[in-house]
This record gives sequence, C-alpha cells and structure tokens, in this order.
Amino acid sequence: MGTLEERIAKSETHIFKAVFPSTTNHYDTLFGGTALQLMDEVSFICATRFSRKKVVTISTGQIDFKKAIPAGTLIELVAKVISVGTTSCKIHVDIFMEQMYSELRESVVSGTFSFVAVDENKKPVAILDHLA
Ligand SMILES: CC(=O)SCCNC(=O)CCNC(=O)[C@H](O)C(C)(C)COP(=O)(O)OP(=O)(O)OC[C@H]1O[C@@H](n2cnc3c(N)ncnc32)[C@H](O)[C@@H]1OP(=O)(O)O
Repeated sequence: MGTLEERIAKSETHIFKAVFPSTTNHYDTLFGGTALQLMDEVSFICATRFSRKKVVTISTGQIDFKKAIPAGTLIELVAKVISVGTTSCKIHVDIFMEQMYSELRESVVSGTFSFVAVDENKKPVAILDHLA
C-alpha cells in the first residue's frame, strides 16, 4: 500500500480543460458554478484515488476567485490531499489558467474540499485501512 506520503503523491490529480464558450457567462469568462463543479469533481477523484473507498463531500472551505478566466484559455485543475483524519481527508484544489499561444500561466482559483469515507449503509469508516 506504501507510506502515507507515497499515497498522497500518487493520488495527486490533474484535469485540463479548454474554456469554450459553452462554459462561460455573459462576461465571457468561466461561469463560477462551472468552476466549482470542476473543483468538486477533481477533489472527489483525488479523495477516491487516495482512499480507494466510497467517499462523500462533507464540506467545502473558502473558495477564492482571484482572477476571471476568459474564454479561449486553458485551465488545469490540480487536487492534492493536505490532511488526513480517521474517516476523512481534506483536499486542496488550485485552478491554473494558461494562455493557448504563450507560456503564461497563473493560479486563479483555489479552495479546499473535505470528504468522508462511507460504507454501504452510508456510515463513516476509516479513510485508510493499512499503511506500510
Ligand atoms: C460525491 C458526492 O457527490 S457526495 C454528495 C454530497 N454529500 C453528501 O450527501 C454527504 C451528506 N452527509 C452525510 O451523509 C454525513 O454527514 C456523513 C456520512 C458524511 C458523515 O456522517 P456524520 O455522522 O456526520 O460523521 P461524523 O460526525 O462521524 O464525522 C465524520 C468525519 O467528518 C468530519 N467532519 C464532520 N463535519 C465536518 C465539517 N463540517 N467539515 C469537515 N469535516 C467534518 C469529522 O471530523 C470526521 O472526520 P475524522 O473521522 O477524520 O475525524
């Protein structure tokens, strides 16, 4: 199963998207609700890959929208486990915006999401079984 550090490193999760007009608002920037949905998804995938168990979202921390994300850019979502409890784990998510035709890249949105591992009766269970 590896050490905790190895599991955290191995479960780091990345998703790239192109910001097409179908995902933007009337300001021609990525709709905030779409950004939140993508962050919830990438953090869910990260928590699942970390625990390899059924997990549910229990809470979100503060989400900071530092810059608008214009249509026609690329985004990368990066999710990483930042703390591990008995039945829960907390994931930090960054959205990086990249220009399509230059190397310009910056962090534009960040936040945290917490997940709890649950059994078939939806009751909390250990987030990890064994560590090396
Ligand atoms: C992937 C999806 O779409 S999921 C859909 C959205 N999510 C849901 O529907 C989940 C609904 N919530 C639930 O079913 C329940 O609250 C459960 C099963 C998640 C938790 O059940 P509870 O009996 O409240 O859990 P309990 O009080 O034992 O706490 C479980 C863990 O959550 C942590 N926790 C509880 N509340 C919070 C909170 N507000 N923020 C962060 N962590 C919390 C606890 O500290 C504990 O962690 P630990 O064991 O690592 O110390």
